[in-house]
Amino acid sequence: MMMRVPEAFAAIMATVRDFGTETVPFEKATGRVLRETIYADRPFPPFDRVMMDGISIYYDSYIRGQRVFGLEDVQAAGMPQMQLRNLADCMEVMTGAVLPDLTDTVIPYEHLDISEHEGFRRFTIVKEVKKGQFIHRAGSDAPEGKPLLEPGIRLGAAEAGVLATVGKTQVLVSKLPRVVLIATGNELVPVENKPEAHQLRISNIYNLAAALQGLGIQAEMVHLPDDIQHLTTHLNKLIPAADLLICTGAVSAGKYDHLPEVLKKAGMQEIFHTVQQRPGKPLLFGAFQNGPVVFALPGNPVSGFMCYYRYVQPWLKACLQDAANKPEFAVLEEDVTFDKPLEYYLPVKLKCSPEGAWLATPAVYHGSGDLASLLLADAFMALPADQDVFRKGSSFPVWKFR
Ligand SMILES: Nc1nc2c(c(=O)[nH]1)N[C@H]1C(S)=C(S)[C@@H](COP(=O)(O)OP(=O)(O)OC[C@H]3O[C@@H](n4cnc5c(N)ncnc54)[C@H](O)[C@@H]3O)O[C@H]1N2
Ligand code: MOO
Ligand SMILES: [Mg+2]
Repeated sequence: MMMRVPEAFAAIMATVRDFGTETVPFEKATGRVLRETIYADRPFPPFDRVMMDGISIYYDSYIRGQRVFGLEDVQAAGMPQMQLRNLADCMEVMTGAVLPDLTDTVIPYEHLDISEHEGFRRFTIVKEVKKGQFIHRAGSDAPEGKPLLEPGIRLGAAEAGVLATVGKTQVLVSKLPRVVLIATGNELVPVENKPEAHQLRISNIYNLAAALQGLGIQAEMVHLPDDIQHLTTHLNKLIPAADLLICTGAVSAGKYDHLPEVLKKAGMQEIFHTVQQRPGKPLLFGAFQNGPVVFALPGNPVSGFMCYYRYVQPWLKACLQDAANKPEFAVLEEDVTFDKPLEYYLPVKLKCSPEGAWLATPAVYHGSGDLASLLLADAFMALPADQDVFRKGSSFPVWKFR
């Protein structure tokens, strides 16, 4: 059944499922989707923290006119809090130290003249001082118990530091699905082979495997010939061991495009076959009862790649409960005409304008067989089916692949 893009997408999203959760060591959690709330276990920072190397004083002494301070002791980072005994003295303090008790103002070395008097160091203030300066107050960034990370966040570098600082050594994340990538085609040879004149190296499943790695997924990769018997035998083995099957090729009108028939015979319920779009029109989508969901992507390399970013990745992100799962928008930089009643996925190069908007220039592109054109593009821009002329300056959704 031929579908329009919005209905095809809705039908895909209706099959979203939860693969569950698992607990992993936080160092291994980068790139995974968080499934619990992470709270501040202590105030951020946990104590009044000295922000500059220098001295700390009791401000009232300064306001009464005192400018020269004798040294009482040194408070370094890692030392329990000390106390100033004589309010007319100062403590030498280091960045990261606890602010000594009975001091309330920090003066960096750069604002001091340092001299020696009878074997004792003395500090003379040479710059105006404000009460409370250079103190990072306890709890000023976050109070104890504040939720810092919410479920649905994909854990990155910034999150790794926060997990470490709150002592969250084990984190609950979305479990990853078992994904099998299947390349079909008698013309395909392994990448390490030298192809004959009529052959080519398998490429589609490698760009898809790399894209899946961006979600933390390591897919199993298989190459099958265009032969009903082989396809049937292998698929029957792969289906029970997968949550998601992504096939490429053999879904169009060719004599050797056996995949739709083989998948249906194996028990897949077809949800749709063909979408009103270019590229990617022959896309087949289905599901096995109590078994994997199947995206059978068209074989032309740009078609499969585009369908991955337009359909497969949003489906996977929704399954993983990734909160960041919406296309962005960009402004078209040139007039584009496309007069077929199909949604057109235009490969575009993106750049950011000085005003901070994404600008999209159509990439040089020779059609959906032009694998190398992807090197010149950053995203697919979706130009709707019910329009023929797309004007420079108009904004459309973009599915980014960089
Ligand atoms: N009579 C019609 N012919 C075609 C139609 C149509 O509607 N009517 N649709 C065209 C469109 S659109 C596409 S896209 C392709 C889709 O074809 P298939 O999904 O059946 O894919 P194949 O026939 O197996 O291969 C197409 C093309 O892609 C190359 N390919 C396939 N897999 C790989 C791979 N893993 N790595 C590299 N290259 C791959 C393959 O060699 C072919 O050149 O059909 C049109 N035809
Ligand atoms: O999906 Mo096909 O790529 O329109 O060429
Ligand atoms: Mg074909």
